[in-house]
Amino acid sequence: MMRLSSMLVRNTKLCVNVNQMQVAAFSSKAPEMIKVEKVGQKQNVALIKLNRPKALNALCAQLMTELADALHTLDTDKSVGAIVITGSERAFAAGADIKEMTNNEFASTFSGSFLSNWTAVSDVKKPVIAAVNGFALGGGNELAMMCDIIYAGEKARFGQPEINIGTIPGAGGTQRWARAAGKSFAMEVCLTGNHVSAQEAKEHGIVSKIYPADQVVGEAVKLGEKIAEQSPLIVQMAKEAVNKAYELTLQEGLHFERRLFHTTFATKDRKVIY
Ligand SMILES: C=C(C)C(=O)SCCNC(=O)CCNC(=O)[C@H](O)C(C)(C)COP(=O)(O)OP(=O)(O)OC[C@H]1O[C@@H](n2cnc3c(N)ncnc32)[C@H](O)[C@@H]1OP(=O)(O)O
Repeated sequence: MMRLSSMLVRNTKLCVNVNQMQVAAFSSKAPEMIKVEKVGQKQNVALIKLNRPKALNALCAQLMTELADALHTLDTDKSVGAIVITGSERAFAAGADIKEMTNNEFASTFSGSFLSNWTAVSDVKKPVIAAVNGFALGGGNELAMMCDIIYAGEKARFGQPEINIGTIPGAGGTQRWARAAGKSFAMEVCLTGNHVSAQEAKEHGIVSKIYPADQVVGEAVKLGEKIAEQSPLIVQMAKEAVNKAYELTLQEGLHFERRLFHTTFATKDRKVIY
């Protein structure tokens, strides 16, 4: 099936109508809805700031295309050891762009595989840390959960409010909540649309640490710096091994881990002596 991203025409700012679905096509060279910079003492952490403040960083096609392009570029940039994604203090992201979805119909959504291009975020091989302040709702919450680690500000609000607009999570919400927080809490989140506080999200394993709002990004960058000090090859293996815990049976996962562990002995990185 043709992916949404492959339908995008690069280096143009035209909006085109494909199978009744509004698809925006934008330049990958000059992002307008995200800001990307290299930060940290060694400039080895990439900081991506979602930057669509008037719409609370709603994840429209342009923003997601720019984000996917940036992640792809950073994933192959050897000077970058970790990536931090953040929003503003008011909103990490308030979800997929509801206005853009207004005229979507079943046929175009289904045949165009709406939202399938969002997997670009979880395809990144380097560690990705979400630094979440404010609203992380719907697709915004799903975007955070696609990242490897979530640091949250004290007033962060997570949730899947899709039920309030007559739909369900479409970018992993039902699956990732259930795997992280268990069936009961996942059901509550997805069936009510209730917001979840940072503290609750931490209790349920979604968030690893909570900081005052103005410290979250700095702490996430420090974490990125610490990871970036490690061997990139071994970090990639460790990330892949942990992610397999979501895909495989315990026996398969243990076998996969053991084999990757054996593989580390074939690397120069393993020969570091302390
Ligand atoms: C993957 C899927 C299917 C999805 O993600 S579906 C979308 C799931 N997300 C949601 O349902 C959240 C929708 N947003 C809200 O509930 C409220 O905006 C919040 C987040 C609670 C914030 O409320 P408030 O602080 O009162 O701010 P509010 O005035 O509503 O929003 C500010 C602006 O952002 C816009 N906005 C907020 N969320 C948006 C979204 N998901 N899509 C498009 N625009 C959005 C909103 O329309 C408003 O724009 P304008 O001033 O032009 O009217």
